[in-house]
Amino acid sequence: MFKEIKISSPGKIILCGEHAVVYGKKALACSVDLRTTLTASHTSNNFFQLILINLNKTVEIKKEDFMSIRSSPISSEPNAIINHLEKVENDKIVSSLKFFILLDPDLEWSKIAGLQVLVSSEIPIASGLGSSASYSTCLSSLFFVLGSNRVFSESDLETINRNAYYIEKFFHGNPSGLDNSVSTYGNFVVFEKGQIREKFTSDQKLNVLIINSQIPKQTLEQVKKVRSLYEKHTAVLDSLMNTVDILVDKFVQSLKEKSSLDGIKDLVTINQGLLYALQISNQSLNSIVNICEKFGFGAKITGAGGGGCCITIFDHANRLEELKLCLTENSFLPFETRLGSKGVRIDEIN
Ligand SMILES: Nc1ncnc2c1ncn2[C@@H]1O[C@H](COP(=O)(O)OP(=O)(O)OP(=O)(O)O)[C@@H](O)[C@H]1O
Ligand SMILES: C[C@@](O)(CCO)CC(=O)[O-]
Repeated sequence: MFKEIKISSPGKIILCGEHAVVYGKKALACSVDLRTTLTASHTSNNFFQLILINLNKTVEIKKEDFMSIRSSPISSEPNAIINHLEKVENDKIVSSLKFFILLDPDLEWSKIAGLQVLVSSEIPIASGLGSSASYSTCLSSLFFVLGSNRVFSESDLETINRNAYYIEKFFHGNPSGLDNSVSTYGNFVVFEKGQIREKFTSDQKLNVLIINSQIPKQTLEQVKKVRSLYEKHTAVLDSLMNTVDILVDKFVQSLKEKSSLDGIKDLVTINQGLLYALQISNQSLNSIVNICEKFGFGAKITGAGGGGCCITIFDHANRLEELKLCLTENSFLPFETRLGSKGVRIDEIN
């Protein structure tokens, strides 16, 4: 058993395929170089203490309460645990802990006096960059280590990803599973019909500027809005979604073949046109795209739209500082990061 363990996992952006993925088409997402870090250390105070720095929140469960949660007569089938906790527990963070307590009846809590778990993240929360998935993946990894009493390897990632997905259900109801998959495996992930279709890395050194509109994102609302448009104009939207599916293929091909950035920029601009047609843009997001275009960058919404972030991909810094300044002057928050960082990993153990 470790004295202290440090686990980290990345956030994500969707490069292409948001919304269309809800209709069974492909989506391409990628990890970004922003991570959540979880540090767990054994203590002797008989408490399980979870300190969430970004939320300014601490959750404490006494060891004896831990034991009594475990002895409640609930099946250890994950969906049964989720249904039970959704009825009896309002706090999603507490649910995320209780889920693991109930999931693994063999976990030897009696051997653990106390545990302090500190979570801090570079990923802005609720901006569509997968902060909840990254938290869920770190927590799932910690409980994997506690349950198996060993470090995890590549072949354990499937279990870690599956359990992270269950935690995501507390935060998102019925998520696609894309975010936790990117957080677990890192790099580029193509997702289709609820499953990972392909994972790959790219040698192309691409940078991305994420531009936060600072308008809270409204995933559920935007998904509903697209659904009602779809019901009114099904044939048109079917055709649009099929085009997005082809764009994802082109994107994947460009990344694998290290095509020129010009080609990728075209794909980004076409994708944004289609997202605009889905009516998920708004004045602020349009304004971000226009500012980027003014400085020669192609930009698109990433995620659900209606708020949240846009992205622009680049391989050179020409006019980047001017662009950042202009975005900031217009009350947007730009930050640079790299595409395709590693998935969940143990950074330190002793
Ligand atoms: N660093 C963190 N520490 C603890 N909890 C977190 C952290 N980040 C996210 N969460 C949990 O996830 C919730 C935010 O989830 P939300 O879906 O709104 O944002 P997101 O995951 O950034 O967005 P998206 O899933 O669209 O990418 C928070 O309210 C909190 O409960
Ligand atoms: C809009 C959407 O496609 C992406 C939200 O980040 C919704 C989803 O996939 O669940």
